[in-house]
Amino acid sequence: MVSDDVICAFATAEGLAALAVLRISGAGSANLADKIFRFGPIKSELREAKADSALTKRTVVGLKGYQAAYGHVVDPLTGEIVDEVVLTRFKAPRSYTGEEMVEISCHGGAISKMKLLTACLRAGSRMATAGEFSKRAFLNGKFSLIEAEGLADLLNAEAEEAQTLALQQLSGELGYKFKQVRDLLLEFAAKCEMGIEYPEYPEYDIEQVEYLSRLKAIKDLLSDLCAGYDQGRIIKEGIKIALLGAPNAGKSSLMNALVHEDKAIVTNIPGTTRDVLEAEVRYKGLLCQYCDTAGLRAGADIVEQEGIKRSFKTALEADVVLWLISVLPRENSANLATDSLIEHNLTQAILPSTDLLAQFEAKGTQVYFVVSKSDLAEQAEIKAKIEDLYGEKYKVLSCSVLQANSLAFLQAQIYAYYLSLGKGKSQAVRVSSYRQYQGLYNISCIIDTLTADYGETIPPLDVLDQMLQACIEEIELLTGEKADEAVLTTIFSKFCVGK
Ligand SMILES: Nc1nc2c(c(=O)[nH]1)N(C=O)[C@@H](CNc1ccc(C(=O)N[C@@H](CCC(=O)O)C(=O)O)cc1)CN2
Ligand SMILES: Nc1nc2c(ncn2[C@@H]2O[C@H](COP(=O)(O)OP(=O)(O)OP(=O)(O)O)[C@@H](O)[C@H]2O)c(=O)[nH]1
Ligand SMILES: [Mg+2]
Repeated sequence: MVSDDVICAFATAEGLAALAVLRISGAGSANLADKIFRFGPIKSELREAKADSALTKRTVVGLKGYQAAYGHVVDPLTGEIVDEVVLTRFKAPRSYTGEEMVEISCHGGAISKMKLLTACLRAGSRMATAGEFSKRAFLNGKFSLIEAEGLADLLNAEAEEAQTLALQQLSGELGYKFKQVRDLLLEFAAKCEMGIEYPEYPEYDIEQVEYLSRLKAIKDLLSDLCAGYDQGRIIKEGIKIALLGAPNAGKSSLMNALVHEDKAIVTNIPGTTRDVLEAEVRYKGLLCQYCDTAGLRAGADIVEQEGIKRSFKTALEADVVLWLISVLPRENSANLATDSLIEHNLTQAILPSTDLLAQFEAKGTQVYFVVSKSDLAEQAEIKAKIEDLYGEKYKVLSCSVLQANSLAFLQAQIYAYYLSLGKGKSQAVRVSSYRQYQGLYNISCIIDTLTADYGETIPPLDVLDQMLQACIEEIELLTGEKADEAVLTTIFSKFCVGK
């Protein structure tokens, strides 16, 4: 709901700073400011005598848009001088929110800030809720929902890449692509409706070639936008990497080593880890979220079985799976010769089933086989065997927690994978939220249903029109042209108070 009351909040952060900026927005902001703002320096007895009439006549309402003034804030209830400030006037619709606005920058101390806010509230304003300024800006058509999401990301960005992506989104590049999709749909729908309206005029018929090329143009744009989703999401949220493998394969040790933290318990007893443990590290700005999981094996007790269930669940939610394989330490199988030790391990090794690998592939999860503990002599041979088994299709890496360069190599592989996600795709524009992705996906599904039902032949025009209208509705929900209150609330609540 747009409420037209006057709202206020500090746009600057908590804590001590040189200055703090209070924002006031809504019709009547300037009148409200006039209740608390006195132009010019504090009048001394002497100067009061020869009252500066030019100063006393000035009002905030009388200021031009973007004009600033020096003065003091006086509490309307107590008459106390609150602070020495600079005030800026914005005239509707030329302001951030599109409403009449006033900004007051005061000294950054906690008491100054508190007193200024109090004065403002006493003059009749109310505190803004989180994101309320931006929500008003959106409702006044200052930016689309796509840009609003970009703005939220901009404020929350912790990595440089994330900030760059958000700024692009804010500048409207992504919004423009969405608009292109909408325009193509609208044009198509208009054409289709002409055909329905004037069936007797052959010039309004849609020909098959045109039908197919219009459909293709829309689908191409959609897939182009969706293709960038993974990288966009990863830049924002980080890349999720699951460590899987048999008990004792070295998963917990590897995670600890990669995140430089003694996070997970490591012992030589198989079945040490039972819960999924997460730890993060930044590599070249990319947030890597490692998930250590319970070792996979049959015949485990109930607790371990539950842990194993979670291992699979985690793997299926990950972007990258590191599947660890290692030869058991010699002390556990001291009676076996090296050759048979490897054979033994290979038959015992817990390897992903074909079905599981297919699921990873369908989800676009990148799987790496990692022969762990490569400092131990036996591992080179098992690496060769794993390469025989999987090397055609999957990368087989090796690592040892005792060898820093092998860990760096592993981390670099993950980073290279992340970079490869954006290759060959329109670099500038990327869908970055699940909401956007899902909306575009819904549109693709609607179009796919149509081609599934009618193949390459033109469907009855009313069916086509219905389908196009459904797509248009989806895209307008995305851009916010059809604002959905629940969606607005979720998006703007990600903002802080004062934004
Ligand atoms: N003091 C101050 N600095 C700030 C902001 C602010 O609100 N206040 N911003 C807050 O995010 C950012 C800048 N964003 C802004 C966006 C639009 C308008 C604005 O007045 N728009 C008018 C006029 C545009 C024009 O001249 O072309 C408009 O849209 O009509 C101002 C700031 C960062 N710096
Ligand atoms: N030599 C050597 N030993 C390692 C290496 N990584 C792990 N280990 C040892 O292997 C044993 C098992 O390591 P963990 O990290 O607990 O193995 P895990 O895969 O987490 O095992 P579970 O939690 O039981 O599934 C420990 O004794 C580690 O010290 C390595 O790179 N080199
Ligand atoms: Mg473990």
